[in-house]
Amino acid sequence: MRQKMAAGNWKMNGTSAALAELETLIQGQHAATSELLICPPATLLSRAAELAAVSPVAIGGQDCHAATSGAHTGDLSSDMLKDAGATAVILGHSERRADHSETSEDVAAKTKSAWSAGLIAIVCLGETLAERESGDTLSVVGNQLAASLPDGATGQNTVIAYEPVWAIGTGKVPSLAQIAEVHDFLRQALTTRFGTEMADAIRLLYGGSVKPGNAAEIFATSNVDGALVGGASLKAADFSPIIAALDAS
Ligand SMILES: O=C[C@H](O)COP(=O)(O)O
Repeated sequence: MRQKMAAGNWKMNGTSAALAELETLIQGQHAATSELLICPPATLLSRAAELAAVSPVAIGGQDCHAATSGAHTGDLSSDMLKDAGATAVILGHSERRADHSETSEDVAAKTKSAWSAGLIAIVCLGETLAERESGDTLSVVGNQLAASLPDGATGQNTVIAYEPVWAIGTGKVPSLAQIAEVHDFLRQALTTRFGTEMADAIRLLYGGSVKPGNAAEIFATSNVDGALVGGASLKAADFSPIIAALDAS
């Protein structure tokens, strides 16, 4: 049985004042049954981890370098994230793939680094609107999955997040049938590669304009084990009802 997961990606949002939202979130989540994760900007990681210690909320990074250390100005290694209190890291987000030209091969190398540091790798996949409209969604996400995920993935070290690029921050959400089609396809692809037992242990999150008003129906969709939430994770008042919907699903 896969534990549900609600992950919040704050992206490049939040200075010290935003930690008050994390405190509010933590105070309301002592009975949560889902696994909860907040990925703040790196500048807040240590303080967020201190606030969230001995709470149901874990803290994660938004990216890491593939190397352990070295001359990579501005980058962070997986060991540094772990040292700052992270237990997970988002990798291969479409914004990183677009803004930093990250390839799936880069993502695979980062994933190995995350695993070696003992972090859960949340590996993101998703098609653009043009790819959706040309009927290429399944081949695109299938290729991304194959190339971004190294051998050695388990339910303990890996979470997959399906995030259609056109649904991120737009208020547009795929139909439930479209979400189910991709999630069922991903589960099957994992089964073919890793076998039924391992594939059944790896959680599949949906991401892209998840809000309190649509969370319950998304969480009732086939093979959706939770969500990777952007904008609605910035305010405890928005994220808390999403968590409640997940707990109830
Ligand atoms: O990582 C989160 C996703 O990009 C979703 O962002 P969003 O909920 O603001 O659409």
